[in-house]
Amino acid sequence: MKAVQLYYPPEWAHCYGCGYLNAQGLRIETHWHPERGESETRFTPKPYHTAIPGFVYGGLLASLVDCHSTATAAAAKAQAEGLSLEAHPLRFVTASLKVDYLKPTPLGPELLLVGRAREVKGKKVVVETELFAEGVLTVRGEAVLVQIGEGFGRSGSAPGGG
Ligand SMILES: CCCCC/C=C\C/C=C\C/C=C\C/C=C\CCCC(=O)SCCNC(=O)CCNC(=O)[C@H](O)C(C)(C)COP(=O)(O)OP(=O)(O)OC[C@H]1O[C@@H](n2cnc3c(N)ncnc32)[C@H](O)[C@@H]1OP(=O)(O)O
Repeated sequence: MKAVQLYYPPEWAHCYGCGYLNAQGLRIETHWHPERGESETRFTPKPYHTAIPGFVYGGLLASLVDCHSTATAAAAKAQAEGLSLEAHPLRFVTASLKVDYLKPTPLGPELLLVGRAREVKGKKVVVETELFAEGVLTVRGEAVLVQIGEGFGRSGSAPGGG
């Protein structure tokens, strides 16, 4: 299954968190499961992604939730509208991001993020994300994502235009 991010056209693929063209970035890959209406991203932090020894830096966790949410929004919107991302590479930016750190997240294991759209309305999608380390829920996120118009970032047009 092709990751949602790999459908982004090159001009939208420089993001530090999820751009496949950012060699220094996290380059997360999000997979959409239409039958469950859920997205999944797996990411293993590096040893230098440290808060205190043994635990993951919260800013990194917020970045993972952020970019996982933008991809979830694109996939959920595509499904809601019956569109294929291949033909319609939707792209969302983050308007609002809330992150609850429920427990310290251990540094070492692979992390699993699971997302679902709570609301798909016009150009706005609200996404909830849960982040698990070894099956334990450690972070919960909620994000409001707004779709950018086609051509955005290509011609310098205004946010939301299109
Ligand atoms: C760096 C991105 C900058 C933003 C866009 C610029 C360029 C885009 C070009 C290419 C993008 C390519 C790749 C993107 C890369 C990375 C993505 C990863 C995630 C990020 O790293 S991204 C960076 C951080 N991000 C920003 O830098 C956003 C700055 N911001 C804005 O550019 C505008 O603010 C925008 C577009 C968000 C909305 O502007 P707008 O005019 O289109 O929106 P509008 O007012 O029509 O609202 C529509 C519905 O969203 C609701 N809504 C709006 N804002 C809300 C808020 N804060 N809280 C709760 N709800 C909110 C309204 O309530 C309404 O909902 P309802 O319909 O229900 O009333």
